[in-house]
Amino acid sequence: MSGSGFLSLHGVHKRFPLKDGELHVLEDISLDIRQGEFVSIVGGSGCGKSTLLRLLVGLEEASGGSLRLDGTPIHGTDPARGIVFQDHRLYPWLTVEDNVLLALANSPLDKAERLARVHAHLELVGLRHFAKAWPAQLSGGMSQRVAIARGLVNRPKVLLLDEPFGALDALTRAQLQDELARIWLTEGITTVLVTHDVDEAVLLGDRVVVMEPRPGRIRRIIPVDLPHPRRRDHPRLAELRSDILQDFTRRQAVA
Ligand SMILES: Nc1ncnc2c1ncn2[C@@H]1O[C@H](COP(=O)(O)OP(=O)(O)OP(=O)(O)O)[C@@H](O)[C@H]1O
Repeated sequence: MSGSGFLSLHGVHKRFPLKDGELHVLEDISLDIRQGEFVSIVGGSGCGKSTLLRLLVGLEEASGGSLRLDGTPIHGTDPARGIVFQDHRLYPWLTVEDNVLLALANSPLDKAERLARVHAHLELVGLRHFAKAWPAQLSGGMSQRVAIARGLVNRPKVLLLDEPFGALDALTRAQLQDELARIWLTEGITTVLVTHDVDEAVLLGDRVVVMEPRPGRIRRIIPVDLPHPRRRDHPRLAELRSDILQDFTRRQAVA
């Protein structure tokens, strides 16, 4: 496959060893994510969403199957895959600028180019004037913006987001969702978002992957057939949301 940012998962399994056997967390996950696509992953607690993302980041190795980026097997972390977690993980003893700069530690760019890159990405997330601020001076939403800048500063082919707005209040969360949609449209980067929030999943995703637990599998993949940027109050989003939530409710009733 040519191109840049094409993710391909084929027959992926993940088991964790236990004292008396093993925990089968992911079973037979196959999914192609095209270059520039935005895919949301939702599912109940424990169905393996974060594990799947950790496999894509390269923080865990699959027990079976293959994960590839542009045809190259994924093993270990790589600047081609940027990650943003729920907790911003900023170093409190470094300024905003230095926190983002740290992500370029292995970059071939010289110092001036690195700084220019950092400032461009702080601008992208609306924090141009906060380069010299300390993390303690930032709100939760601002800290997550820095984390997004840090996730993008290496110009990765893929951006992986694990509940990035999960700890934010509803208003900040909505603002950051709009920001993420804008950044994704500007950068055209392949994006995978793990979220508990079905509204967020349908608002942002080109497709929503619905997972089910024990072991974690793909239950359904739902295309969101609306152009971007989207209106939050679009009736089609409400329909899709209700369809996905009914699916969860039905499953819980039979579990
Ligand atoms: N390193 C590990 N060792 C053993 N078990 C693990 C490990 N990491 C995850 N698990 C188990 O794998 C299962 C799936 O966890 P995971 O965090 O991927 O689910 P999730 O769908 O992201 O859940 P949540 O929505 O609650 O964050 C859970 O039962 C978890 O306890």
